[in-house]
Amino acid sequence: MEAKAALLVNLGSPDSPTEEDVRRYLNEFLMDKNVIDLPWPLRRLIVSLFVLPKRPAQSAKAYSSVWTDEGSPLVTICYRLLEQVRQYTDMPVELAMRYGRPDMESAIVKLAGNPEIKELLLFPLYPHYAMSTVKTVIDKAQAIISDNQLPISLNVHPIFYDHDDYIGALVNSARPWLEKDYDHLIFSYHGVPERHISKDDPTRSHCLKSDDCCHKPSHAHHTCYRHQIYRTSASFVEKANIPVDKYSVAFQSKLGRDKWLEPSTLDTIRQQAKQGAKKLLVICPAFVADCLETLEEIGMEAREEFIKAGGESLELIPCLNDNPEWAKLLSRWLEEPLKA
Ligand SMILES: C=CC1=C(C)c2cc3[nH]c(cc4nc(cc5[nH]c(cc1n2)c(C)c5CCC(=O)O)C(CCC(=O)O)=C4C)c(C)c3C=C
Ligand SMILES: [Fe+2]
Ligand SMILES: [Fe+2]
Repeated sequence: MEAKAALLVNLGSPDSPTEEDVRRYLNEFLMDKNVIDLPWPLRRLIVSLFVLPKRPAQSAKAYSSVWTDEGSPLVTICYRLLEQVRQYTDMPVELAMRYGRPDMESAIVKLAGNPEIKELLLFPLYPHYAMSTVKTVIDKAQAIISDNQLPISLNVHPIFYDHDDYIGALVNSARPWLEKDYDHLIFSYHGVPERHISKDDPTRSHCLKSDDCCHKPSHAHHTCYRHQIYRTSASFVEKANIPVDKYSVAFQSKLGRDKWLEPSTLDTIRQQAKQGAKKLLVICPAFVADCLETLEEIGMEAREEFIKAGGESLELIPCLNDNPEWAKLLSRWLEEPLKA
């Protein structure tokens, strides 16, 4: 039998929370054509004129507020997950980040350096498809294999936003928070520009063409981030027995002037406070590991907004991180990948 290796990939963080390192990281990230999907000269202009002058200082401050002695929470947690996964499988498994370090090229070249390895299973650590997450990881892996003329085939693990075992692990890990007294649960997903969803619509005539498109059957849902996040939320509340009026779905982290998916998490939080909610829970299933966007944007910034708007407490439900049920599930999927 031909031997297989696996590579887990997440988004990545700057090397440190200094303005200089954050600038380098933001430049690499935002110059990716799958993230800011404009022709190179326009992308270069926007990143140089509108992002790099001010954002690195703001983001460095935010990163400093969550940075630990071990480094970036996202990278540290992913390493802990990798250690757990390795306990459950004999396959060679490595971790890489799409931007920054540990980098994808070193990891893929290392795995392919073992002459027994004929197949690389790429596992993007995202439950949902987006061009700015899954597609860019696949594009990068293909380019690395081709540029280095590596003698391995590439297999990509499918997304798993609605898989019963994933939803089960998510509900079980959230249970200690769900068992407490709370008024409302917000599912806060990283947003994307609406244009990204329309661009990826294989039918060219379904996504965002009507308000309820995500609830009508369509082949387009394979690449529709909004459909997939609705499915994750619906499956979660069904399993956790949460009534429809006790939860909302919202989108965070908007950047720039384009139209992004709505409603925004901050608007939803303010609205909840206005309607009298005192105790809010927020869960962020677009992320499998806690990171800047959960710990700072929700755990600090959104919490402050909720209290300012009259709320009493906002609790962030941790991501799956290195939860043993999740680590076991992941190692099972590495050995027996789901069918697309
Ligand atoms: C056009 C901009 C962006 C798109 C589209 C986008 C999509 C997207 N991102 C994640 C996951 C993460 N994003 C993180 C940070 C982050 N994201 C953007 C911009 C876009 N993301 C920026 C500029 C940043 C950096 C921080 C900042 O300056 O605000 C992170 C956290 C990284 C960390 O180090 O902790 C994650 C994770 C998803 C899942 C997604 C689309 C679905
Ligand atoms: Fe992002
Ligand atoms: Fe849709």
